[in-house]
Amino acid sequence: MASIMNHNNVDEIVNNSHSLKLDLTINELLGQKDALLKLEPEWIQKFTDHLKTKLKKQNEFSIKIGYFENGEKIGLTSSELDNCFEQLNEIASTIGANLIRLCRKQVNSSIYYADECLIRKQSQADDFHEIRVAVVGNVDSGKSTLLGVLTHCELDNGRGLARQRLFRHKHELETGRTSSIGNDILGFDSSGNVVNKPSSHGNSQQWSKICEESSKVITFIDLAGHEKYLKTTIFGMTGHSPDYTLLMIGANAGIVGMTKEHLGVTLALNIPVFVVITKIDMCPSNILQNTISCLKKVLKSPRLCPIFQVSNVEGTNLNYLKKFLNLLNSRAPNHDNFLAEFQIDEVYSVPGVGTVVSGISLKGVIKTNDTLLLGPDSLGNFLPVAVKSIHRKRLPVKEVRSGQTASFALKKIRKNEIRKGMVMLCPSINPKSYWEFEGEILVLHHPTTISARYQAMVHCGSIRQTAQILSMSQDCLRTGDKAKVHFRFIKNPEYINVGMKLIFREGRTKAIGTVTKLLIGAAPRPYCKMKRNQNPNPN
Ligand SMILES: Nc1nc2c(ncn2[C@@H]2O[C@H](COP(=O)(O)OP(=O)(O)OP(=O)(O)O)[C@@H](O)[C@H]2O)c(=O)[nH]1
Repeated sequence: MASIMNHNNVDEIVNNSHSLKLDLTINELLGQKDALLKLEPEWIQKFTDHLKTKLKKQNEFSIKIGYFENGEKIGLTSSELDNCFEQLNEIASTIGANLIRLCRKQVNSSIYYADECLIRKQSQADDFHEIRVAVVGNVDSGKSTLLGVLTHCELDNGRGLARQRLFRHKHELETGRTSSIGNDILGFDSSGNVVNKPSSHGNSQQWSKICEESSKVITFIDLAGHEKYLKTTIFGMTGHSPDYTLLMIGANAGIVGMTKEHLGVTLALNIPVFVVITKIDMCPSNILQNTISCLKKVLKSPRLCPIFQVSNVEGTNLNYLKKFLNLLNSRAPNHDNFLAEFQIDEVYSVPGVGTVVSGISLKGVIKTNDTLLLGPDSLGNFLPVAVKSIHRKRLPVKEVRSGQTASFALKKIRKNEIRKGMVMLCPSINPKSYWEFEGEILVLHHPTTISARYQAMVHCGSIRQTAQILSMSQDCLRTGDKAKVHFRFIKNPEYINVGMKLIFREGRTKAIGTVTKLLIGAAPRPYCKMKRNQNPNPN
């Protein structure tokens, strides 16, 4: 069931957040009313020890103050609760954490109250918790505008003022249309306050400063809404590993154009989604209600999906959206103890610095001066490269850990030797590259039938390459069919792993699936330009 979050529904936000799993031991301590009213040194010591242990494992978690086990006298008076909150916050600050009040509840219309709070670790100046949110939705739904409003802290004028700060290309400024993948960041400090400040000089608000002051940084991956940029949008969803998708819908326009397409890709990749309906200031209420009921029909999944209704012009409900964003947590598992694996999604040549690659660290910890294997090249080989320096969101750092995005300046390598989809790996991995693999796929849409020799674009992590179907577990595939398919890349061998999700797409044809088998020993052959439907492997 989809749930609507547009009013004072902080409870729902709190109850549905990924980060908010209550710790039983701490909850037990906080369930002793007499102890809470008179905090004794022994109790404080126990509480501090539990906090320390818990904060070693995670950056934040929730606690409840005023919910007591015996149920006799639930809650504290407002002043008792204030006093208790202050003291617990002081205790948290002695071990480098902050207490953030999420909501205060009145108990049974009595004089008693209870608080739901978050304990968040303060981070070091060069460290912060990173969450990636892909922003999708039809053209003109207000994606760039909302991001401009959130990250630059100034409302829009309804005529494209806020989005001006985000556009990257001259043609985007002229047409008002996003064409490439853009990033913007929203920082929250350890007390849950927004770190970003209004800036008169557009996009130049310093990322490094925001990161330095933040405990949590939300990176918005702003993706194009127009159909002709769908390839780039899918690359953003597969290659940039978003933790969540923000699906934007214009209240007046409703579920139109690419909305369902974007939602389909999100669900195919198993990325949790939340919805923001914009432009409620200019939408008659019957149309808004119609948009919401259509949305509920489309979202008929058993998963809970928060829906916010906002105005970027009047600022309505943006505070709830910010509160929600502040509670999001990364979904990436901690793989710091594995051998390093870094996936490249962009390559630059920076004057005075040299070749720079950006992407996401999937496993391990990478430090400056580490030597990694870069590849595969067109022959499937991996070459050693040394990391000269590392940036996270333009902030110089000494290391990058699993789940984090980063840019590396590399020593002695030219830009044209690197392509998107390559990886940098710890040399002990002894990596192999593959021309062929087997995948299990489900055809979401195809106008006729897919048969062997069909070619389409495979998106898999940051890999984006045409592949041909060599054989399938059935003769032909129609919309809705599932099959085991043997694929072959047509241009380069790639570094792939079993279990990786893939999207196979050409025009309106779309299939999703998973890599199930890497086919070792398939002889790599030089890339020769093939006509469509010409079988490169007649055997
Ligand atoms: N009245 C009103 N106008 C809005 C609101 N949000 C966005 N707009 C306007 O809607 C227009 C389109 O917004 P954009 O942010 O460019 O839309 P987009 O989804 O990023 O479009 P693409 O980049 O082409 O995918 C702009 O003129 C905004 O000023 C809102 O909440 N209320």
